[in-house]
Amino acid sequence: MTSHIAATGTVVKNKAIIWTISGADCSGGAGIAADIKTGHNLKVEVCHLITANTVQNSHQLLAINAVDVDILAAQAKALTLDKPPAVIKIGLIANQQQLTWLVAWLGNIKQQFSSVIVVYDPVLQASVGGRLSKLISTELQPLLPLIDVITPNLIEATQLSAMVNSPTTADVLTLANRILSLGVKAVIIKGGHQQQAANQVVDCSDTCLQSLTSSQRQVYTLRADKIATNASHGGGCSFATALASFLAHGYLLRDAFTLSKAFIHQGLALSHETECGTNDYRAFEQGPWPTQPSDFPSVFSPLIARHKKLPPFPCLGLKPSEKLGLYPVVDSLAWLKRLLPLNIKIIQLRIKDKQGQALANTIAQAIALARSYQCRLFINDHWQLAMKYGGYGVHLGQEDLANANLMAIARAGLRLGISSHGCYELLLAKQLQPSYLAIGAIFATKTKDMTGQIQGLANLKQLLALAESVPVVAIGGINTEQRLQQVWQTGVNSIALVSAITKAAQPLEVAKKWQAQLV
Ligand SMILES: Cc1ncc(COP(=O)(O)OP(=O)(O)O)c(N)n1
Ligand SMILES: Cc1nc(C(=O)O)sc1CCOP(=O)(O)O
Ligand SMILES: [Mg+2]
Repeated sequence: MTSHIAATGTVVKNKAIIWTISGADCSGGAGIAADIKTGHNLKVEVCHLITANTVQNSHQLLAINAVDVDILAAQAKALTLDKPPAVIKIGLIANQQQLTWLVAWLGNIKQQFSSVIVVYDPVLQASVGGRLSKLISTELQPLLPLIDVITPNLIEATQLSAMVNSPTTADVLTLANRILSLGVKAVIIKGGHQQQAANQVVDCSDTCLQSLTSSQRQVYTLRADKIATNASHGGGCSFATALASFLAHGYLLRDAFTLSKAFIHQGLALSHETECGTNDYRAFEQGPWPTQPSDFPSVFSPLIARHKKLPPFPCLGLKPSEKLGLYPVVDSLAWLKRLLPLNIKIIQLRIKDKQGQALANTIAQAIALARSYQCRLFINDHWQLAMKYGGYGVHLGQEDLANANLMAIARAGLRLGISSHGCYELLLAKQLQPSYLAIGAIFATKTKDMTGQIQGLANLKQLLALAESVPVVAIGGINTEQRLQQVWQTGVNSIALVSAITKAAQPLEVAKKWQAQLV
């Protein structure tokens, strides 16, 4: 969402704009119809350039009818300055002329609007049967370096990867790596086409491989139970358009991927509920912005796989509906000595500038001091020292998790708080059953570089719903009373503050006053 100042002086929010360049399906299930419905439900404005006027029903594809490339060029020209896209979603490319135009035009548009993101759903085959495009996968090669995210299903991924290597069976990650070597920045391989026998639960995993630098690639794998339904026509188009919509709203790829999978799960579950007993292939059911935890996938990662037997971390010992309130995050014993007498319920020692014996001594003293005040002290990062000195809890970030012995922390009876920045990280952290989940950064902050990870209040509310019964701590840029109130009203359990206290002219007065407001 972008904004501009209107003549009246008020800030006007503009809806994010996506373009879809795809075919029309007269049966209303797939293509442009799916794209418009999805974009509308996910609160973006959709401009559509139709590549083909297909004739199809729920049983077969009868004709393609490619649109003249001059019409596409004229539409693109008319819209470029009038409604510039945040994201362009490409679906059906009907023939070689369209492909040639698209390659040249995308090259120009990417120069003109450097932030534009291109999502490509490589529909070559119609789900009702028959070829939708005259193109064969090798002809797509010049297009691929212009694509930010490509969203093939397993069959399409195998066809695309055959450009790099012989089409032998390969695991999903090998396919994804081959596709990235064709020049796209990220690939999401959808696993939903696996066959399902009656009454059998089939795991539907989608894998995203993103190229971060020339030598670094990041994998995200999301799992859900496959839902058996006939109402899936246009599900692939809807997934790619959902991804385009969430990217247009500014979500990171991992979060846009997670939200899109939830959107598809929700739609399939909706149609399942309204299944009318016929075997007809029907349009994918479009739901609203996904918010229900049951629609969200589970995260699969090596970390999660290593921790299948991890017990839940101990809870925080709160009475029903009791809240922790103010959560100061400080970097010295001196700060603990000043703040602990205020009767706060939780505090964190976050030391970044000490090591060796000095660090160990400080942590040992901090643990003893907090215990004498019966305050819940979380030690940031240094989990071995927290365990050694019998601490109450440990706070770890997502990067810290990889190097921590979570089983040892749990067995030692320490509580665990985990940072999260967006729904992917929140779902991952939640699967580890921590004592609390931190969500940040709510606002921009000077205390730590959180570029690209600012959540805002609306996203905080969504994430809070996903946390379900796990207590949530909000952190980041909460440095005015107005922000404190806005965050508190979302229903979080606690608010963590660094600079609002440590950089205040009168820190104890601020801590007392703000603590009194968080009840
Ligand atoms: C309550 C709370 N939330 C988040 C953080 C950040 O932890 P992490 O991501 O590990 O970053 P560092 O604090 O180690 O820089 C936190 N400390 N506390
Ligand atoms: C340490 C830290 N972690 C964050 C996260 O989002 O994980 S934001 C943050 C800085 C919080 O400092 P302040 O209250 O001064 O903005
Ligand atoms: Mg850390």
